[in-house]
Amino acid sequence: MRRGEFQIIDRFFTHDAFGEWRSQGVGDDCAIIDMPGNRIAVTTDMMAVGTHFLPGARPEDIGYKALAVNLSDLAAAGASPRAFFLSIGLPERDDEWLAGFSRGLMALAESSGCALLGGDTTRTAEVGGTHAPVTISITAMGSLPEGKGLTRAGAKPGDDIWVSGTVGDAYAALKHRWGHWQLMPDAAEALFPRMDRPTPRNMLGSALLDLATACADVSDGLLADLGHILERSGVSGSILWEAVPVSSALRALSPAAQQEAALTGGDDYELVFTAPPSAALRIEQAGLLTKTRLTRIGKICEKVSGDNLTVRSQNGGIVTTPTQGFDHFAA
Ligand SMILES: Nc1ncnc2c1ncn2[C@@H]1O[C@H](COP(=O)(O)OP(=O)(O)O)[C@@H](O)[C@H]1O
Ligand SMILES: Cc1ncc(C[n+]2csc(CCOP(=O)(O)OP(=O)(O)O)c2C)c(N)n1
Ligand SMILES: [Mg+2]
Repeated sequence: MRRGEFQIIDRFFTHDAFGEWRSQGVGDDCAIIDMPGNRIAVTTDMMAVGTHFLPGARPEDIGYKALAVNLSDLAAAGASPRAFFLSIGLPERDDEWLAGFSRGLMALAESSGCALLGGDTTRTAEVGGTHAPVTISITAMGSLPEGKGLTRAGAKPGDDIWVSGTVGDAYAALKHRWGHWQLMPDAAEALFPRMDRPTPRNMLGSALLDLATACADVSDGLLADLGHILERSGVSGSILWEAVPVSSALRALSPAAQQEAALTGGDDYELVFTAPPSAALRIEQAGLLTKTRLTRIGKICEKVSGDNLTVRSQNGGIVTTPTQGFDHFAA
């Protein structure tokens, strides 16, 4: 029987083959993959307990969300999830934690047809009496049809701005857990899964391949990620605050808190995208087909100097927020 590091890999990170991309199995220096299809999209995201997950988070949720945020990046490219690599640094061996992590991870892997084809498992050292927290890096790969793929560039003046689902829920849940905001028990219960188990919008992303001109997933916040689209597309844009879809649980908060959460909170893993008005009907159909709420929230215009994104209110005013969104190294 293998011991130590390799026992962890055998027990928690080796699974029967599934999905369309197959390798020779975990155990060699490289995964060698025979891939049908023409293009691949690749993304990587690193996550640490304390930064991306509360220290008391359930290992099942950590495993699920670690993969979900990567699948969300693939969704933003319109790519279908196929394979991923998992690198994990652990301060100590805790089989109960690992079993929960692996269950949550593999539940989403299997339901999305995204196979774990390799990775790396290390112990994080203790330096000066402190251990680095559990740190996870996932690299995910997806397939795209020949010549296709969504990017943040491509938004054109006259395009509509759309967003999927509702935004701000995960942030409100986090603020409640931090004790900064007080949600009613029912509202809190409704919002926790939005923070712990976000739904990557891969079916929607694929359906948008022939419809959207630019797309991003909302990880840092609606304004920040829409801002990336505007910057990479060389355009400006404006959105109407009252059009931004927020859940009924969020509506119980003050208008300022709703704005902070929905516009700048992040952790939503919804898609924000642009498309010409001529595509609107087909986009609505894509929403129905993929059972995803889609809302038109604004318009793209020619690039203006100064702030390139304006949030207007029905009363004619301009909505301002303290930040545009989450920034790991905000001053
Ligand atoms: N350390 C790095 N080395 C190379 N590229 C990076 C690094 N960090 C971020 N990037 C790239 O910078 C861009 C912006 O990163 P990020 O905002 O994290 O994207 P996302 O929200 O899709 O994860 C992405 O294209 C990402 O691949
Ligand atoms: C303990 C804890 N603090 C803060 C957050 C909120 N949060 C952490 S990272 C992040 C933004 C997205 O993470 P990032 O690493 O920037 O992902 P990327 O944009 O690269 O996909 C948010 C909103 C959280 N989920 N948990
Ligand atoms: Mg990133």
